[in-house]
Amino acid sequence: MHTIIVTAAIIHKEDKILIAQRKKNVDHGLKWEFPGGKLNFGEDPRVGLQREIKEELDMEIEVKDIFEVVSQLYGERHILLLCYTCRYLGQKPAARDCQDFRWVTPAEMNHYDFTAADVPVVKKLQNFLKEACL
Ligand SMILES: Nc1nc2c([nH]c(=O)n2[C@H]2C[C@H](O)[C@@H](COP(=O)(O)OP(=O)(O)OP(=O)(O)O)O2)c(=O)[nH]1
Repeated sequence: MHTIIVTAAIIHKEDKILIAQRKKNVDHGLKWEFPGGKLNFGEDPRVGLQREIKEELDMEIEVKDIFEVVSQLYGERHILLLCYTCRYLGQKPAARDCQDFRWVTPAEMNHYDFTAADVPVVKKLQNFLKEACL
């Protein structure tokens, strides 16, 4: 048993964030998530995240700061999810290795069925927005 390190991108365009739906026949099939994927052995997390976004959405991004780290047990699997804020560079995403994608506000995320690991990330994004509006 070992820990799988996964990177995920919080890519924002104005007040919206890009979320992706997992393909049907993979683990957590059809759940929504922040796009990204598993880190290769020895890979720098920011470089790995750029690689995953290119593979999944055919898009370039600039990876900025760590936003949240989530430790999640899925049965026998332990995932350490590194979520980074990312700068959108203007390219249109394409659903290369995902079922679908959407640009949504943090409030709209309540209407999507996210993976368990993403629930605290969604909450943190929503709280950020609330504080910014005060
Ligand atoms: N990318 C991503 N994965 C997440 C999130 N939340 C979450 O629980 N996961 C889990 C789902 C998977 O078990 C794992 C990521 O694996 P993956 O299958 O998407 O990674 P990958 O694209 O590198 O896959 P592959 O090369 O093995 O096909 O992390 C999230 O927000 N983004």
